[in-house]
Amino acid sequence: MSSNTHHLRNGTAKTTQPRKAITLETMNQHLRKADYAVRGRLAIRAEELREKLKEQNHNLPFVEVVNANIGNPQAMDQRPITFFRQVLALVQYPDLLESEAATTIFPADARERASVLLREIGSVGAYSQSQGVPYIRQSIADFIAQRDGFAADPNDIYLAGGASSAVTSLMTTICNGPQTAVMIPVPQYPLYSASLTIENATAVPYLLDESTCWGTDTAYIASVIRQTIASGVNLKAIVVINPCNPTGSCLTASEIKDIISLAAEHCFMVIADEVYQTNIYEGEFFSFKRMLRELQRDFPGKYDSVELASLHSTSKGMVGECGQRGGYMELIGVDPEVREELYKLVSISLCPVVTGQVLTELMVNPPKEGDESYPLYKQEYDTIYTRLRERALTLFEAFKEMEGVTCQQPKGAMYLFPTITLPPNAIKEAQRRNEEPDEFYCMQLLESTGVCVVPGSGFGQKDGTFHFRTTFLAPGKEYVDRMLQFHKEFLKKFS
Ligand SMILES: Cc1ncc(COP(=O)(O)O)c(C=O)c1O
Repeated sequence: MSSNTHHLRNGTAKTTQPRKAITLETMNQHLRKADYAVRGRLAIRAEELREKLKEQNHNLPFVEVVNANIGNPQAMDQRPITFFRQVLALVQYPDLLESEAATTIFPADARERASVLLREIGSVGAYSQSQGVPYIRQSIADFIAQRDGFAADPNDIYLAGGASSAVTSLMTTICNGPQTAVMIPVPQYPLYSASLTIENATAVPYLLDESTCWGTDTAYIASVIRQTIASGVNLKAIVVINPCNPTGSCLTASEIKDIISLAAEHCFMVIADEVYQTNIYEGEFFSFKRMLRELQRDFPGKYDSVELASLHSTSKGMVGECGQRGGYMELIGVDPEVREELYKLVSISLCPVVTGQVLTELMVNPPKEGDESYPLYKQEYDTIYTRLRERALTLFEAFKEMEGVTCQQPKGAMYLFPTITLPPNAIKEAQRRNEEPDEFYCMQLLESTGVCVVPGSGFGQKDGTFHFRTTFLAPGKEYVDRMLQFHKEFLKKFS
């Protein structure tokens, strides 16, 4: 940071505070108000502790920091899927395709895929169409049609630099000041509350029901809708995260159809965040698109006007390529003039990262049975899936042993969201420190064990209840044992 130096008449120089055009007071106040707990105070402290561990005499009671605060699989021990990286390597460096080495290093189907993609894209160093490469949009439409059993249109697909970027584009398009209301689940992934705050729109919470494995209660949601409309704001959309971050729950087909019916009745858009659609450990994933098409088929005319945005990403599932920023949004039933405006918005940033688009193509069109790369792909995919499932259960079993902790059976996504009953003395101590009680618990956990989780208050929770969210991506059980030991000591100290 440079400072202003004023030269006085006597030749000496006086340094004053630097003058800044943009200050905390003059900057966008909506951005200042936005919260994003996943990378909040705890995550910052975790980074400080990681730095401290590098010191020889660090005096910390642990030897590693475990980032269980963020669903970032390759920051743990998850390796990328080989076929995906082979194709990415070839599209990044097409000269390799011509080299003799390529035939020994890369299987024929990886070379073939890279050639097809390069033919369709040109260079990954060139801007693509703003909505995404047409060939890749067609691949995504084929995938959706196969998944749902209903046709999909490549013109409805918008590739994006991760689902986050699709969500922010959507919110910018939907929101028209504080009168715009969007219903968001509580608990929720804070991308939604943060982007609504930045847009100066109104987030209307609807509580998920912990007693039914964090399900949606249709009668209750209908009552929130009625109250919202009666309050005079314009209810424009509902966000549904399925499988859910942070709760790990999955919606049933009938829960999804009920939500779509409410959207049809009261005329608001459904934003279906389905980035965890392959992270299903119990039961089945039902897409909103499929449920909508079934309703349209079974009740002709009644659901024709429903507006749906559904999101998918290369960051989650067994792909776990968070850093590559791939994903897409499918828009159904949206007014063509609004779509033109949305198109203008995405074209202002030119196009999503083209290698992220390539990865999205690979995610939706992986090697098939009979292809040279299929056996390795299948083995890698299944290993990641089985490991995630085992880790989820290990953590779940550990939470069952912890006094005052209850946790719903993990069904999907990458997280557990247990309730913690905190002793009154711990709550008093948190209040004395001006911290939320669950934030206090999580900070003590981090300082004692190096395990970084996110307090439930960062996602929203029913008043008077306390939770924390942890991923189950970290390897081993040693960190789980540290959590168990900490919990016992914490209860003893504050009981
Ligand atoms: C529910 C949910 N939606 C969207 C995202 C953002 O994903 P992406 O990396 O695709 O932007 C996340 C990331 O954790 C998430 O949990």
